[in-house]
Amino acid sequence: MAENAGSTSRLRVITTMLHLAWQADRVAAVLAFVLAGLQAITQSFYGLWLMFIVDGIHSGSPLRVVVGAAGGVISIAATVSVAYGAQRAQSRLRDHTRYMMNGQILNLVGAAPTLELHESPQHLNQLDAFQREGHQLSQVLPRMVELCAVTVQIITTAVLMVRVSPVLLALPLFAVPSLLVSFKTSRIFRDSGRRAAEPARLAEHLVELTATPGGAKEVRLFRLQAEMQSRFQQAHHQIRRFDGRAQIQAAGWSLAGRLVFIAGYVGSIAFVVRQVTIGDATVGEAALIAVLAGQVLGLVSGSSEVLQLTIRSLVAADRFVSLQDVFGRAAQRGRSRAAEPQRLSHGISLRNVSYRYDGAAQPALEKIHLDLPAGSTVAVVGENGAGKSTLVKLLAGLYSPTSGTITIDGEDLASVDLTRWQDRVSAAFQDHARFELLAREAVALGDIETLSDDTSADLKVLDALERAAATDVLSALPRGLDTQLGSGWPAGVDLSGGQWQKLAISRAMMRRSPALLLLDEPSAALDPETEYRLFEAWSHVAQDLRERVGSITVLVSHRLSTVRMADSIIVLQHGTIAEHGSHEELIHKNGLYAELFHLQASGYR
Ligand SMILES: Nc1ncnc2c1ncn2[C@@H]1O[C@H](COP(=O)(O)OP(=O)(O)OP(=O)(O)O)[C@@H](O)[C@H]1O
Repeated sequence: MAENAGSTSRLRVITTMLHLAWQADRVAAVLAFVLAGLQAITQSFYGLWLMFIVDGIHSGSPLRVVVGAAGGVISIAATVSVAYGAQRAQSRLRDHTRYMMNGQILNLVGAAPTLELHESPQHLNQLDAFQREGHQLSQVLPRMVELCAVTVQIITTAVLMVRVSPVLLALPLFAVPSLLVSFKTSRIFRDSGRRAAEPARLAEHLVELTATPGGAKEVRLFRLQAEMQSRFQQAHHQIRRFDGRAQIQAAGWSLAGRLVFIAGYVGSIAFVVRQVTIGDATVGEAALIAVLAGQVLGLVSGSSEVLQLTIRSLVAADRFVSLQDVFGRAAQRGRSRAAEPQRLSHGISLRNVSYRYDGAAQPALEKIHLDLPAGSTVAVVGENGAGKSTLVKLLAGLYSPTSGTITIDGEDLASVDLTRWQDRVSAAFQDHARFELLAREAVALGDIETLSDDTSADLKVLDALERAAATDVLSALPRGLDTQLGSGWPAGVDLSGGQWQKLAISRAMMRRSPALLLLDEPSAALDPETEYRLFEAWSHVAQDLRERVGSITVLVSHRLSTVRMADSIIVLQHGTIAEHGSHEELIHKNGLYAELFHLQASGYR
């Protein structure tokens, strides 16, 4: 079920990011690295030109002075112009790769055929951290470019230092502890980020509850403002505590690393001064070393900083690559297997099917043994939490059974191409999506190909509205099918809960030949009369579908007056089938269904 979104090898993360940069914008990728490298080289040459000038003055050679001055001017001019180009290339590369990464995640998350990853707290945290670390992620490539520039500068500086004395090469060794500390501190920040992911998600959820219309109603009515505020503060306090602790630990380690370098720096300056006094180095070389040693100091603090930031951004990139892996594997699971049957001849069978949610103590469904014959209409009833929606999602291939098998005309659903099976399923859910698009689009999404067909789209949408007994929604829309839905958009209109639900049912009616139609309490917000009209309208089409493709309709409803129209009724209780039969059979049996039916009937008297 839940797979581990663990860490990937750093080398793979780096190569993935470089590949992504190449795909996103080749020109900017090449320019960013080349220009940053050039900038590093031109900067390192400042000391060399100074050496020419000082030695020229000291030895009375105007030519050396002129060469030094000209070189210095050219170096500065080149640094400034190259820096501008490098910055532009980096920001273009950053934007393009960021869009590409978001697009890839959207694609992968949407392509996973089951919902298990979406509901696993571990992966929710990973997805959430991916969103929150947007800034870090956008910095991955600029950091890598910067690191590359720092490396070039270190090499150039080392070459110039060797020119004076190889002993000076020991100076960068004193920087090693500083660099090692970078790895340690990045680990500290990564761990703290992981610990903070859950309270951060809670804090965002609380803000969303208070700010969105759905939650805001209850927050006001039940006077929950103070409670929300206090829980938000607690979550934030926790995040700050994790972060504060990480900052203090990281600062301690960094300070220790820098003290070691400062000792080496003081030592090398003393060494060069001694070389000049004994005549083993020129005054110009002393000036060169003074500049280079200063640069090394900047380079070391800079490079450890850059390394830390690079590692931090690579942690975000690691999450991206792990998510890519996990969702990619999930998407793959649904593909390249047996094709789903085009026409149902026998139907769907469940054998010993159990399903337990990740981390749940009890299974939501246990040992379900059931046959849904082709062409039948099956109603599922039962108290809240009995397992009705879980059964519906198993049939749609949105969950895979924890044990047992589901077969479609004898073919195990586990070996059927899930995405293609889902192409043959249509569904309307109680917790349906509210697509804030044009009304036409909100319905046509039920059969996405309709949207690309300008000539027949409206006819198909109107037909779906008709079959969903939802044409009255259209008459309430000021621009008909061209009305923008959602009051948050210019000229957008909001709909009532029942009207949104009717559009969701219309969406489910867009597919003309579904093998399986799932209606999971789609009419909970509708009045009984509308619900009755909906099923009456559907039963006309069902007859035709039954003959053409052997479609099965599964209806979950608490309204037993509607349910009685089904060919058979399944009564679920605590995740098992308590009763199964036609309305008449179940009434005759005088069990749980009969009791519920009489109870509801007396309520309407
Ligand atoms: N995502 C989930 N994670 C963990 N447990 C879940 C999840 N969804 C449902 N459950 C649990 O599984 C059991 C069955 O839930 P299900 O939604 O299938 O019931 P239902 O019969 O459709 O209920 P209702 O009539 O309230 O819609 C319940 O005990 C519920 O708490």
